[in-house]
Amino acid sequence: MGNIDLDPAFIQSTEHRPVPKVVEVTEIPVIDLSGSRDESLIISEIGKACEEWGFFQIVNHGVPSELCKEVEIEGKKFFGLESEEKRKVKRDEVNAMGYHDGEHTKNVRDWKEVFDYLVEDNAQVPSSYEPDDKDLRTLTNQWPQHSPQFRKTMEEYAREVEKLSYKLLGWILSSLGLAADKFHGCFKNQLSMVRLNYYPPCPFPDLALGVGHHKDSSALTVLAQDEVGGLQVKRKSDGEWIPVRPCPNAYIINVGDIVQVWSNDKYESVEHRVVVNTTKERFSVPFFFFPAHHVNVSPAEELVSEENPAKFKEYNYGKFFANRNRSDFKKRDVENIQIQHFRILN
Ligand SMILES: O=C(O)CCC(=O)C(=O)O
Ligand SMILES: [Fe+2]
Repeated sequence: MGNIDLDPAFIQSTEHRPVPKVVEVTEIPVIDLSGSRDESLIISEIGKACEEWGFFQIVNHGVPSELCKEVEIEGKKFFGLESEEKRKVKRDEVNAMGYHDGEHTKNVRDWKEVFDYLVEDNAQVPSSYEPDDKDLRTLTNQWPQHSPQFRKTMEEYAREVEKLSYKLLGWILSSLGLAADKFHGCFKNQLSMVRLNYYPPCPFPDLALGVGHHKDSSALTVLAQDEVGGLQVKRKSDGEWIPVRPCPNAYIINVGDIVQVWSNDKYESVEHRVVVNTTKERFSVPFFFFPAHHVNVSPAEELVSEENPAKFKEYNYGKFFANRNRSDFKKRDVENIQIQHFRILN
């Protein structure tokens, strides 16, 4: 990376390039989760934010800030290793976890390196996306050997952020009038994972993106970002790209595809992307709250009626996950990995 010529794999099509534009910037809502606040107020603020933005920030969330700092330090140390060292834990056909520097979003290469690990190691996934294939395979974490602290920190972090995710999901479901623990069981043997994202400075910030525009396939995502900035969210009211300003010790939460389906479209999984810059490296850590492979996702029956029929057909999350990680085509079939594929058209 960083050559004078940009590898065409990174070049966004004209319509997706970030253009500097003056828009009236509104901020995504910031919600204070302090235990002293009335829970029903928190629930109604979350509901409003999910409906209006699909995105919000949270403060006083209970994850220790020293632990978050430690994740950043250990993460940056890892990405600073020689390429050869990082490649020892490289993701491949067999192992979908670990280090990767060729991530693509919508067939365009992202200007970043990643390290992925599962919250529940050795999670089972379907071996293929073919509906009739019942075989399962095991996904196993790969840990770099340069420092024992790396694994310890990352595992501790995963447990904390998982706890927070259950709470957030409960509040989101309560805001829809559903039981807070309605989908709790879906996350036993979950496929949830933490991703460390490292975005090096980029000499071509007007042609390439750190992550191209996309929606998350999770139930929800809990994202930590450093002070550099670069995340942009597509504002629902007018489709403008709005920067999410870094806020110290806050998390950015977004509704993922699964909550969109469970809510029968009341809450939308909103598009977002990451722009890069010429001088600063950026570090971010999303936690994707993914259910277990056997979970079938469909709109909550309480939210479906004659006047408001189901907007989605049921889909199996494991097959969806396997399809996302298909290794039998270099360029991913974008259409296949969208929940739109399961939308009921009438
Ligand atoms: O780095 C970020 O701010 C967001 C990354 C992201 O959207 C993703 O990994 O899905
Ligand atoms: Fe994302």
